[in-house]
Amino acid sequence: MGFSYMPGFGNDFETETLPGSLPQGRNSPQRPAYGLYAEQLSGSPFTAPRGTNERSWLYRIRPSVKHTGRFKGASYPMWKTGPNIGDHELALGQYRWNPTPMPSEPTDFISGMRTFTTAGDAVGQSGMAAHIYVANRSMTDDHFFNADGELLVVPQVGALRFVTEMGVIELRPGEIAVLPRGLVFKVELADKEARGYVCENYGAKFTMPDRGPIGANCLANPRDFKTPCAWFEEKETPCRLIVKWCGTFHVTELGHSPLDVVAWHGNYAPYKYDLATFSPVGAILFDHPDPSIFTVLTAPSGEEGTANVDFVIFPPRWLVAENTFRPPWYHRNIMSEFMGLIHGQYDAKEEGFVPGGISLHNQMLAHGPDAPGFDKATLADLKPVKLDNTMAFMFETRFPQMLTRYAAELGTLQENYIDCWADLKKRFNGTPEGDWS
Ligand SMILES: O=C(O)Cc1cc(O)ccc1O
Ligand SMILES: [Fe+2]
Repeated sequence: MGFSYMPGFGNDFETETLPGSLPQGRNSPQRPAYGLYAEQLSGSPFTAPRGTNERSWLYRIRPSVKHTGRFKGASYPMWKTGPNIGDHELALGQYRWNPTPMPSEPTDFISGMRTFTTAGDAVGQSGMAAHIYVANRSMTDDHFFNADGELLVVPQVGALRFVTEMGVIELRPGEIAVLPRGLVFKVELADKEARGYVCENYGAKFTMPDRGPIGANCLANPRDFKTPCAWFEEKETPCRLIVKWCGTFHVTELGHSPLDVVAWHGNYAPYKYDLATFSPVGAILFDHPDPSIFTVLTAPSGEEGTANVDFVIFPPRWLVAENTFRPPWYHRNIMSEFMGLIHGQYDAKEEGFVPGGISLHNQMLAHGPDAPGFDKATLADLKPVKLDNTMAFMFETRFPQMLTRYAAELGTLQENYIDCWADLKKRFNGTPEGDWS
């Protein structure tokens, strides 16, 4: 079954599954149609300025407060939250991991969440965590919401179905989804197993970056963001709701499905985006621009130009720059860079950085192309070249990223990663020509 979506970023959407189920001209009628309960879901303080004020009105079979059980503690020990004191190793070093193995035991999207880094402080509502999820089971009667932040999901293996209280998002590798803080959902697998990356953003919501002199088009275009139309189920059997709250997990029981929103309107909603619709803009004569030109979404920190976290992609594109070292330059960055590869090869590291893998170049730690990449780029015939069949991405945050003990001790950690720079030769020989042999 195909699900429907509404185009646009941050629009004031409205959607109903039954004719007349969405009140018109008011939010809270005395007796909503179909005997529904009206409920507001606030994503910003009531008084936030108009540009960042986000809320939706949900018309549902039962209000969310009706759960039969009290909250009890639940345990998801692999999902960590910043500041992850006492668990992390010093995150000093350039790190790279091979793909996280698929689990053999039954694992759903929530129990399959493995935290690699945390940055900042969830309670202070700044910073982020970077996770890998691995899963081989759909959630059926379990549902989840995260009070600690929104979740940006980047599938790498396997299609997923996010059945949320505001509608259904089908997601495959090459697309991303954003699930707002507090949204109730469950995840079904469309394939046997699934793996991907998650950025848990503790701070202000992701938004589209300003384009500045680029103008009104290109990069991500608002119409390519898709928000699901309302969808509900009337399931009167026991269900559970799992909650992540200040880094702790809780569970309560319900006698019915919480996915019972018959109609909704508002601008606080989940969405998906197909990375293939990103129109890259780059250097068309010389030099390698900063990767900020490939920002799909940015979560501001309150300090202008300094993101809590940027979501940046490295999509297929033409390289045309003349007399230019075309791959990324060597650099040291105040922001910290968590990178993943969805498919293909990344031009700065053709070997070793594999789909499903991770690299971590933390605040101020030097990195750049490996020795073979440097040699290839310095000797290349600089005709126009299409970088094709590739999709890497970066979660780039203003905060240092602390490794979890899990990530530090994982067997997939490449012990020899820094050796990829060992063969960078001294080219300086006192002559203006240098030694490029
Ligand atoms: O380190 C990386 O590979 C990511 C990156 C890419 C780029 O083109 C410029 C800077 C940068 O950090
Ligand atoms: Fe970098």
